[in-house]
Amino acid sequence: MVFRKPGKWKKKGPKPDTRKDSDYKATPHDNATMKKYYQAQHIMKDDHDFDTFYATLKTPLPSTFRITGTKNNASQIRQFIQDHHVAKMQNVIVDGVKYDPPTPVSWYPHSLCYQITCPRPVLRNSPEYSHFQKFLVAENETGNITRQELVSMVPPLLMAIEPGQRVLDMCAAPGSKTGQIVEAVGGSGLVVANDADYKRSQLLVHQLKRLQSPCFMATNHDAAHFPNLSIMDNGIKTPWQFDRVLCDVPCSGDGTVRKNPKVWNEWSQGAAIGLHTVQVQIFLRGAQLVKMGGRIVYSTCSFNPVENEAVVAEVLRLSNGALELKDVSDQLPGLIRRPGLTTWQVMTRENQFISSMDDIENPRARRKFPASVFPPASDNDLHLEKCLRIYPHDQNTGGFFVAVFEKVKPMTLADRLSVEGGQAVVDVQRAEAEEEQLVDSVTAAIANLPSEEYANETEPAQPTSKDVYAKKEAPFDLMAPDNPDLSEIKSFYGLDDSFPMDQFLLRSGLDTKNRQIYHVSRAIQTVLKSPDIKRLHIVNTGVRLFSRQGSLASTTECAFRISSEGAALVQPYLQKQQGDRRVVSIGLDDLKVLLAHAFPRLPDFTATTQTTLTNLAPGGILCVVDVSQADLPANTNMLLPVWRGKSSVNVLLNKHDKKSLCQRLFGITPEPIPVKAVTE
Ligand SMILES: C[S@@+](CC[C@H](N)C(=O)[O-])C[C@H]1O[C@@H](n2cnc3c(N)ncnc32)[C@H](O)[C@@H]1O
Repeated sequence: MVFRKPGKWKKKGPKPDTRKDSDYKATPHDNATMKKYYQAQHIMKDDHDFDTFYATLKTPLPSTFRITGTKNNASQIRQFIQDHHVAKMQNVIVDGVKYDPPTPVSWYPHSLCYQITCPRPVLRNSPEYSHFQKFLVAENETGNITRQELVSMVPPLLMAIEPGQRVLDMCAAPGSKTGQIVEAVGGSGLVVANDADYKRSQLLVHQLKRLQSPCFMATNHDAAHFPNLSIMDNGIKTPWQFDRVLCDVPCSGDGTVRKNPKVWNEWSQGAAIGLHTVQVQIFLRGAQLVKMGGRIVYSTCSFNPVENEAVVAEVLRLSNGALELKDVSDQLPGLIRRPGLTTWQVMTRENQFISSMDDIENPRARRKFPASVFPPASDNDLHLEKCLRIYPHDQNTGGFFVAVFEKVKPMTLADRLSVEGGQAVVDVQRAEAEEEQLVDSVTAAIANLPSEEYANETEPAQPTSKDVYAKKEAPFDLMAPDNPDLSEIKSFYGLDDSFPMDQFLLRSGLDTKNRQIYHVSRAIQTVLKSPDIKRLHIVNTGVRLFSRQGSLASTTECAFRISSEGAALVQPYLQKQQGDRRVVSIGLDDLKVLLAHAFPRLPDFTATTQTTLTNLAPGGILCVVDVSQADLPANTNMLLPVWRGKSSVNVLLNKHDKKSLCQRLFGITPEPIPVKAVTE
């Protein structure tokens, strides 16, 4: 296992699920208008099917998690779960009832996803399950597993992402799907995760930190107006486009009712009507930004055709043949999906069914009603049945809608340039004006923006101008490759010549004493070098690799230490030159000293490690820990940054992470650091 810096979600990030079963029961589980609306849509085969569907909505959702990481690592973790947990959970009986162990989800690739159907109180009251819960929390923190709602895993899987691809996630917060995308593109790809809500985009950054990817960038734009950029591709100015785009748009969210019972009280048709226009605009902009031949996936967690098939039909119409709705019935075999609707009923906010705009008598109300929510007169060309509807009662999940598209004809200037080839001298402004015109024309064509009342009902709230790029971030400026800090680091740590000196960011002034240096992938570097970079509102990018502690400058040749989140990225460059001079291999005995002792000194370590450490000048080192003997789910070496001081040797983990690792591996709590030692 490569040790990653455990997240601190308990303190700052998304809160753990603290809902009690009693909270769930307290909410009335019915909504007559919602029931009437969906009965009228004929979304089910017959009355019995509808009754099962509706009854399932009233039951709590099972929890699910997926195993992350590289395939090798992931299969080791899966085996560990099977051997150390599932095998011991075959006979869990609580209050006379037998409960199933966690089971792999049949349709999830390589069985790397598990579903837990046993109810919450059992999780607490069964020793086997509570042991397993602790394991899940620890592995979630290290990034080895991710808790995520099962149906939410479907859109990224249907994007069919290949390693190295460039992907735009248009409405990304809190980032569950972005995590899957980052894993799928691997080290050579690019993932831009955008959200219009600044606070939510911070949440996304926090979530993604666990994955420590230098290929990740978070941005803060209204997705409908995501900016055009040109980037230099082999010396040629080229419009920035993506191989894959995900539009997981804001929606009314009634598909989440099993985990979010508030929906029962809050459901109204106004929410869906109010979101339709923004959904069309975001999807259309996403379609513009995908490359020719690229794939775009549109998804919502709503059952409502107004937010689903009506949006798809409108964008297919506006894209004028450029997009093709794909039949993905051969993907994810085993996942039960039902075809998209080809016709549906439209209901007003006053709960009246209408068949055309003419049925709205009040001219003011008519102006505010989006005409494109009505079903197409004929579906012959659209083939809306190729969309996927995922229903809770088919496989004990939440509800989801997904539609997959390919760009088959040019839609924008960028597309035409890519098709026509030649020396592309792009007039970004012209391209943007043309594209904006189409996105803005959506409001004109619909001729009726959602009323303020409708907009106020939507959940999550539509961003205001204040949300979009509310804060000014420290700059994301690339460092010059001959920056003296980088040269100092390279020479002290003995980094080889492949160390990418031109892929670093310094987000503070050069003369700040405590400087942090961040690493970005080649693809992100290309974006940061774009002549139009000022148009992009970046919230976060780069993995912190080195931190300088000014107070140590007089005690060492190099005051930069390797950060725990960057250890795995630095390691390949440390190994190849100068006899691994800042790398020390240690075993579990030495690791225990590092973690449990308040102030480890050289004589505390094993004889071999003592000798190695004695021969090293003070400064940062990277410890490679052989954890094959530890009771861990994956036995790849663990990497830990360490500071070799004049007389002591300290692991560079914060107090919380050090304690959690020490308890996990050795079942003990680290000694508190004596005040005297801190002063020394
Ligand atoms: C359904 S959630 C996305 C969930 C996310 N894809 C995930 O898997 O974790 C919709 C997101 O869209 C954001 N949003 C709303 N309006 C937006 C807009 N105009 N542009 C971009 N993001 C928007 C919301 O802040 C919210 O985070």
